Amino acid sequence: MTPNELKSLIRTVPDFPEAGIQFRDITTLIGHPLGLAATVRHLAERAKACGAEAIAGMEARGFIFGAAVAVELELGFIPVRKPGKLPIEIIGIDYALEYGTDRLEIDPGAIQHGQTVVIVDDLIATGGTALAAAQLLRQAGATIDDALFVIDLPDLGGAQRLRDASVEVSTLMEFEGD
Ligand SMILES: O=P(O)(O)OC[C@H]1O[C@H](OP(=O)(O)OP(=O)(O)O)[C@H](O)[C@@H]1O
Ligand SMILES: Nc1ncnc2[nH]cnc12
Repeated sequence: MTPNELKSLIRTVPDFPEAGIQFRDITTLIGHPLGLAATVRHLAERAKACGAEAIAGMEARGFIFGAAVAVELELGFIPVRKPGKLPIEIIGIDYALEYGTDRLEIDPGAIQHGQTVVIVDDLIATGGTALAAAQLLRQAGATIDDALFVIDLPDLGGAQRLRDASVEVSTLMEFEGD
């Protein structure tokens, strides 16, 4: 399936989780028999071209795509977690979302110094989540040059924020007007 065909599998839910947000829901994409596999293949091709030595994905939706890309390329997966989940000494960072604030944490021991880690998530909106993940992974010694997303909401400026932080962004589809 092409990225355009995959785009038609995304469900848009107006006013979720709050008024004014057009929620771009991946449930319908990953529920389609070919949707998840085709999406993962597209992302894996790009991750390979980026020279990925490991894949990092953000909890929760980034785990679905990131872990599958890691399997496809036979690479390790680094979970970037929401707070209070990891049982060891962590490093963490607070960040702002399109709606609200949150925190990400990682096990710094999961990264080898200088390792090329490619970030994978379902969607980039303001870029707050991906930027926080990039900062955290870099703090742990990773080389972060690329981040891959299924969906870009270009009007929210996230991809540009990442590029300003020297992270190249690649996405399979865009939804404009959000
Ligand atoms: O570019 P941003 O403005 O940071 O927004 C994008 C992030 O928001 C969503 O995750 P969410 O925090 O809603 O968590 P979830 O994956 O657990 O649903 C999405 O999966 C991205 O990680
Ligand atoms: N508009 C949106 N749709 C789905 N997930 C999101 N995460 C942040 N903004 C979002």
